[in-house]
Amino acid sequence: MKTVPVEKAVGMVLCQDMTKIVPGEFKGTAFKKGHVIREEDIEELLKIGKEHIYVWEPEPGDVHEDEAAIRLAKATSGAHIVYEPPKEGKCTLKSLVKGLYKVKGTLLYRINSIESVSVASLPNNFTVEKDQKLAGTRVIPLVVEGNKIEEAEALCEKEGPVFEVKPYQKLKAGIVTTGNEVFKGRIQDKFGPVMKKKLDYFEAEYLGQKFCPDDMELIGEAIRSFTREGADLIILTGGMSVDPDDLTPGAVRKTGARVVTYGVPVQPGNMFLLAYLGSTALMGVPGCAMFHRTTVLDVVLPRFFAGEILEKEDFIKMGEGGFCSTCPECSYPQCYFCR
Ligand SMILES: Nc1nc2c(c(=O)[nH]1)N[C@H]1C(S)=C(S)[C@@H](COP(=O)(O)OP(=O)(O)OC[C@H]3O[C@@H](n4cnc5c(N)ncnc54)[C@H](O)[C@@H]3O)O[C@H]1N2
Ligand code: MOO
Repeated sequence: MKTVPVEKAVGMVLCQDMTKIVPGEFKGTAFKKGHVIREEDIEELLKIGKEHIYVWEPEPGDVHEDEAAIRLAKATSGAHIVYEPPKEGKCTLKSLVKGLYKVKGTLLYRINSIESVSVASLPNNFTVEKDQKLAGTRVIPLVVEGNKIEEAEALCEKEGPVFEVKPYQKLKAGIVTTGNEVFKGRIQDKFGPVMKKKLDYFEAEYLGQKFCPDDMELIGEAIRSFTREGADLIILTGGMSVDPDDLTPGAVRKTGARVVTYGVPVQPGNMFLLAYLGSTALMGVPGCAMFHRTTVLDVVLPRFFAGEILEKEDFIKMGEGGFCSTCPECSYPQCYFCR
C-alpha cells in the first residue's frame, strides 16, 4: 500500500470506504471504495480529515478489509443467518427468521483473541426477529495478513459455526389456572389472558385453559387431561408460594413429573417451577408474571419453543443479572436481565 497526498490523488482509485460523521446529523459513507477521485472531492476529503489516502498495492498473502469481513462473516454464520455486503469494512449478520439466537461464547472469544480480528455480537440466547441485525465482522487495519483470517476460518470449520438462529417450533400448550378465589368466581381471572398472549407470540397451538380449585387431585387431573391431548407445555398459575392453599408444586410432584427446579435465582420469578412429565414441560408460574411485563418466564419460553431442555444448571447461571431493575419502561430483551 502506498500513501499519496489527496491533492495528488486525482484520477486514483480509493481502496476503502471513507466515513463521515457529523454528530447528531450524519454517519455514513462519504466516498465508496473504488471511487475515482475528482478535483472537486479534494476539499471534502480534507474536511473529513484525510490529507492522505492509500493506494492499494497488495503484498502476497495480504487480505483487504472488505474480503476479510466477508470471510469472517461466512465462517461464523450458521443456520438461518445471512450477511450483507461489506460497508466501511464491516459485514453485518442478519436473521432470516424470528427465533432464539445462539452464540458459542468460547469460540467467539478465541476468534476475537486473534490480533486485528473483531467480531461483535448480541449475547447468547437473545430473542430475535426476522431481519434483525445480529453481529458485525471486520478487521481493524485496512489490510490484514491472510493467515489471521485462515486461523479464524479453521476454528469455525472445527468447532463452528459461532452463530445460529433456532426458529421456534410449532408446539401445543395449555393453561391450568388454580385458586379458589378464581374458581369460585370471587375474582375474575387476569392470569390466563397474560399467559395466552405470551403463547401467541410463539404461535403455539392453544389447547385452552382449565380452571381448578385448590385441590391437588383436581390440579393433577387437569395436567393429565392436557397430556392426553398431546400438550408439549402446560402452564400452571396460582398457588406457587408458601401459603397453606399453595398446592401447585405439590400437585406437580404427585403426578410423578421430574422436577428440574422449584425456585430460581431470578426476580421477578423466584417461585418459578419447571418439571417434565414424560416429554411435556410443566411450568408453574408465580403471580408476579401477571403483574410484571418481564419475568423468568420470558427467559424460559423462547428457549423452550426453540426446542431446548433446561436443567438446574441453566437456572443457577441466571443469578448474575437475574435481578430486574423494574425500569419505568421495560425494554427487555434489550437489557442485562438473565444474560
Ligand atoms: N411469605 C411469603 N410470601 C410470598 C412469597 C414468599 O416466598 N414468602 N413469595 C412471593 C412471590 S415471589 C410471589 S411471585 C407470590 C407468588 O404468589 P402465587 O403465585 O402463589 O400466587 P397466589 O398466592 O395464588 O396469588 C397471589 C395473588 O394473585 C392473585 N391471583 C392469583 N391467580 C389469579 C388469577 N388467575 N387471576 C387474578 N388474580 C389472581 C391472588 O388472588 C392473590 O392476590 O407470592 C409472594 N408471597
Ligand atoms: O416469584 Mo415472585 O418474583 O419473585 O414476585
